[in-house]
Amino acid sequence: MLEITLRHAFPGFMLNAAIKAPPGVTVLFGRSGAGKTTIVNAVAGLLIPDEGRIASGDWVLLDTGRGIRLRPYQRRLGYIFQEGRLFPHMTVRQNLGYGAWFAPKDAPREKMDHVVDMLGIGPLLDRRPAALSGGEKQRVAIGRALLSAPRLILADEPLAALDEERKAEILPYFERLRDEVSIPILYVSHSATEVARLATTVAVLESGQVVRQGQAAEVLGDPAVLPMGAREAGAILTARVVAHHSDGLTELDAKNVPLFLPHIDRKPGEMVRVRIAAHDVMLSRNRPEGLSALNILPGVAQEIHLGEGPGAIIAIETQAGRLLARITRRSVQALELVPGAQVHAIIKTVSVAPSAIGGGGPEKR
Ligand SMILES: Nc1ncnc2c1ncn2[C@@H]1O[C@H](COP(=O)(O)OP(=O)(O)OP(=O)(O)O)[C@@H](O)[C@H]1O
Repeated sequence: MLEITLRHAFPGFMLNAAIKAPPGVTVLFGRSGAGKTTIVNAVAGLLIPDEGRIASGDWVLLDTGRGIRLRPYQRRLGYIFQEGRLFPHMTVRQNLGYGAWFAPKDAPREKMDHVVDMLGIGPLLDRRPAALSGGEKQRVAIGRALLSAPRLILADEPLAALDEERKAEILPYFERLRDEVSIPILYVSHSATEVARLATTVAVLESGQVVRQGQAAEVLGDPAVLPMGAREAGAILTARVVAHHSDGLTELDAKNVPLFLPHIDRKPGEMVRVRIAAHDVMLSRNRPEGLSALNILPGVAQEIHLGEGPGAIIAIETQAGRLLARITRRSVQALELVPGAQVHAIIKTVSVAPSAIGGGGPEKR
């Protein structure tokens, strides 16, 4: 477990954060100016904080109290930046080899063949970066980071420069990285989809402080946090693919609750994570009859978070997992919703976008 404790003052800004990053992807999530890059820079060794300790067991990168400050090149980190930052004059193969060049000779390392295979970059090995798409460059950058035998991977908004199509192309590779490689990954993001798809752990930052951290499903399902604001709120369900039906629907099993979604490209038996946006969930006190929606989940209302505007976010505990619903305050009153109230959550099948569905993630471990 990587443990990070930092205190650092800039004029008008104070970072005072403690983050625990277990194996998997730990997403640093927060608005612009919350302090994410400052934390990444401190971990990378590009910023020496006023006070701090960054360590994983007996591997200590920084301990200001003991005067330990490893230099950036001593830290054994793999970086994946927004833009791939590949060397333009080198082929893909040479770029990949460059990562391995700096790895200590005795370090346990990923095999080139395995990395090339995992990232699907075999056909690109003899090309130079100018002949790669943005998504391909990013896959090579992931490979180069992995082949440097890092003890930690830092990914600072690695998808931010890509369009939606390219993001969708790269996300599965980050999922594989999370699920197949045992290196902790510290991942900075603004995007709700990325957090929902990738995060094992989420640390939410606000004005230099960690206001909430924990397992992704817990943090994203907490209506008191809503780091993206109420409009972007959504919870994560984990489910197994059961079958693809001839009418274009895929049937999932979420803890013995059937869920129907538009066709998803995963094999029966595979685990998936599904982000259910709060605005796609309606609530009813009685079990609705004669409704076209296929997904009707009985549950119990938990926290009720009233916004400043007309909206409210309700957390509902269902057998399939925790859901969030965004409804009006007026509906909260009309339904007489209070914590403990029995409700039915209605998820409109077609509204779940393919980008909201990702590989199984940490539950598979
Ligand atoms: N070198 C510096 N000198 C003074 N202030 C700084 C410096 N670097 C960052 N800051 C301030 O610290 C705060 C946190 O910045 P930081 O870049 O960590 O935020 P962020 O969460 O990464 O934002 P973004 O998502 O926009 O990249 C901001 O108010 C920023 O202006």
